[in-house]
Amino acid sequence: MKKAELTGTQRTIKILQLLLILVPFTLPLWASSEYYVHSILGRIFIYTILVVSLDLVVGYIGDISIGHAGLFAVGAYTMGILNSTAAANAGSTMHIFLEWPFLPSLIVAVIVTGFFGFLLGFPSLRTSGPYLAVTTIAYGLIIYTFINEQEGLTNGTKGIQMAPLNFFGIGFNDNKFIWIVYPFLLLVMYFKSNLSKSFWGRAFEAIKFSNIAAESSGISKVRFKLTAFIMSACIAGLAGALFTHLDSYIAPNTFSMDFSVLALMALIFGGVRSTFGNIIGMALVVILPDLFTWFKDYRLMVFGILLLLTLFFLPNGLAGLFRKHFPKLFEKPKPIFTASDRSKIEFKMEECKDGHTPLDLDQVEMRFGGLVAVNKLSLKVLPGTIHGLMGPNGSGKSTTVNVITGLYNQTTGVVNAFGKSIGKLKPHERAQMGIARTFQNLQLFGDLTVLENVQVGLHKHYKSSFFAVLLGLPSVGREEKEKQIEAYRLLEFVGLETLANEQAKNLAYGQSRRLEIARAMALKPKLILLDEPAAGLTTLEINEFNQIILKIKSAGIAVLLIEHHMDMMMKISDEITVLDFGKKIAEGKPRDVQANPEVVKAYLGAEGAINA
Ligand SMILES: Nc1ncnc2c1ncn2[C@@H]1O[C@H](COP(=O)(O)OP(=O)(O)OP(=O)(O)O)[C@@H](O)[C@H]1O
Repeated sequence: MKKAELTGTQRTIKILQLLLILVPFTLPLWASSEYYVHSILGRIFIYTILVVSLDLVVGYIGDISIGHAGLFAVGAYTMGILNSTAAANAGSTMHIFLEWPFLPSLIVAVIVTGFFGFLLGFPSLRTSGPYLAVTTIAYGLIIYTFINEQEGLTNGTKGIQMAPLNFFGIGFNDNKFIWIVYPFLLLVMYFKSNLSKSFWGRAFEAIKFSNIAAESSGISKVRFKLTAFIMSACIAGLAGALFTHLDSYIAPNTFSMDFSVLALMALIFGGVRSTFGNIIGMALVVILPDLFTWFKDYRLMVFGILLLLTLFFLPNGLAGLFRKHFPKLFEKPKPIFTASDRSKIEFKMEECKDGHTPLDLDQVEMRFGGLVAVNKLSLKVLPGTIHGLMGPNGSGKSTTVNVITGLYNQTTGVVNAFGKSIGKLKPHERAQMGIARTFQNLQLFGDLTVLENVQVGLHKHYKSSFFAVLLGLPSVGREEKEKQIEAYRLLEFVGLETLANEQAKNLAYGQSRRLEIARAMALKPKLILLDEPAAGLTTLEINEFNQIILKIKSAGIAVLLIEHHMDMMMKISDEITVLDFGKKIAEGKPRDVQANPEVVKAYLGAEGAINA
């Protein structure tokens, strides 16, 4: 697969970007102002690392954290306790001075903060929105109070004085501090960029858009959310640890809630999920009070006003504004697939050949309080067949799908898939064993492209390790290209290949429905549950859908099809089960079911009849 050739302008932009990246390395050699280089630029770099860490949680996972000042403090104080010296803190109330060297202290500070991030991640599994935001505030306050009160460990309000930073006899407390901080900022940005372009980044975004759809694509919400929080905390801890040597002094008042709010404002002001936004947002937050000294006392108020204006007029922050006016600067290369690329990779389905029944429900009951939504339902779906599930509105069809996929746990009865009872498995585990689904109410990942949506479905087939992804190893790039082609082949399967690079939110309704099928097929399922895939489609589109579903069947996959369109059901189903008030009232071949008086009664009243 080849990438789009860079135009002359794009090449010039790349060279300028590279030069710009290199400039800060030269500053300690020629810049004379210690205030602007060491103090201001050093601060911007360190705080930007913190904003990058916040972006992982807010921009990618979609959770709000107002507790990151707490994580920053954990990094700073771990560094302070491990790295500071008794001599630098003569007369303080601190008891413990380990006097470790800089680098081991930094590594331990990162690890310790990662552990705190793990603890902060737990509430995010249960709550979201304002409740989670309040939880993170409480978390920040607990840490703030702890460092304030634990005088023996932290020297309380008087703070910790750091010994000068020296390597091989060279001091780094002047402009040379940039040589310590800047490489870490670049490293963190490199990691974040690699992660965001990979299946990990897509998994984060999938969780943000729809937990349910992400889990149904085999993505574990618990694993990915906790990883995002741990990683975010490690980066915040790194920023905190570096911060201790910026002014060679730390005290609790730096880590108050104001600081969390400022970091969040910088992130939103600059624009989430944008390296440029992270830098520019934090740079303005640091520089503005300095340019306008009168502004210092009012900074939270002014930033508050700026934030409101940003939310109203620039929902994607300054980065969004720049992206709109200078698209060439931000353009990502779009994958282009040549015929020869496509011919190299085939998308192979995994047939259900082990002799087990793909789906076997045994006396399954699902109650919601007093309401029996599914009543003692037994049903089998065989390999390479289409099993229709019909019933009037509210008869329990979607609930059945939700029970099979693990979104609901059945009250009684047994759900077997491929010869195993799966009642205790989580939704993503069921997806990983080959049960795919589509949704009655579309659950696409709107900001991702059509191709990326299908790549989310391919998630479980990625083999690269987390660290290989972070480091951007060549094998990761090769795997990504392979998967892009597999996703493209699936788009060909549903007739959406020409829209591969379009954002999913821009698709027409019928196209979105097809994309859901392509994403579900990307799991290489042995059983696929289609919940009203033809709802809202035209007759022509329904006929095209029939062909797609028949092709899925001919690949040996078991299909459970829920539909209200009788024509479609009668034409393509091998077997049909009819529900009414959660209870099975008929089962058999389409013609027999159609003529069944109970079915006729359930649908149209005793006098009616169902027209095929
Ligand atoms: N999470 C829930 N909590 C309480 N009741 C629920 C829940 N989910 C479904 N129900 C109820 O269970 C019954 C069956 O709903 P379900 O959505 O499964 O029906 P359906 O056959 O899929 O209907 P439709 O064709 O309109 O989609 C309905 O009475 C519904 O209100």
